[in-house]
Amino acid sequence: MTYTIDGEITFFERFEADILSGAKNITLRDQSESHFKVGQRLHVATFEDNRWFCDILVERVEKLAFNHLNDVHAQQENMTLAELKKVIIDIYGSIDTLYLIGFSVIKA
Ligand SMILES: CC(=O)Nc1ccn([C@@H]2O[C@H](CO)[C@@H](O)[C@H]2O)c(=O)n1
Repeated sequence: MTYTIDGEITFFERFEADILSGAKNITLRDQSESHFKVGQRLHVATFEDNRWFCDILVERVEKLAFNHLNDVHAQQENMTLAELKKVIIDIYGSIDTLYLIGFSVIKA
């Protein structure tokens, strides 16, 4: 089965296993990565060395206030809510507006 790749996204390597197992099926990004659209198929590589590890299908794109993060989001990240908030602050600093990108792995 062939398909068109519509773009690219990177993840920190430490999330690779959770993405490949399906334990992590959302990511939360800032405005600079708010352009993804439902139905796009993306090439996924590690941030550290730009190594391809899967293709994903974008299933959800939603604007989400940091203050509205909840346990459902954390579960979809395979973390506790406290862990998730810390990860986001470590990456982005203080941030009000996030973009939730929900996905499924279509090739690995
Ligand atoms: C590599 C890069 O450019 N940027 C990011 C930004 C975010 N994330 C992950 O999204 C969730 C919430 O932010 C958490 O699981 C993060 O670790 C990531 O893996 N890589």
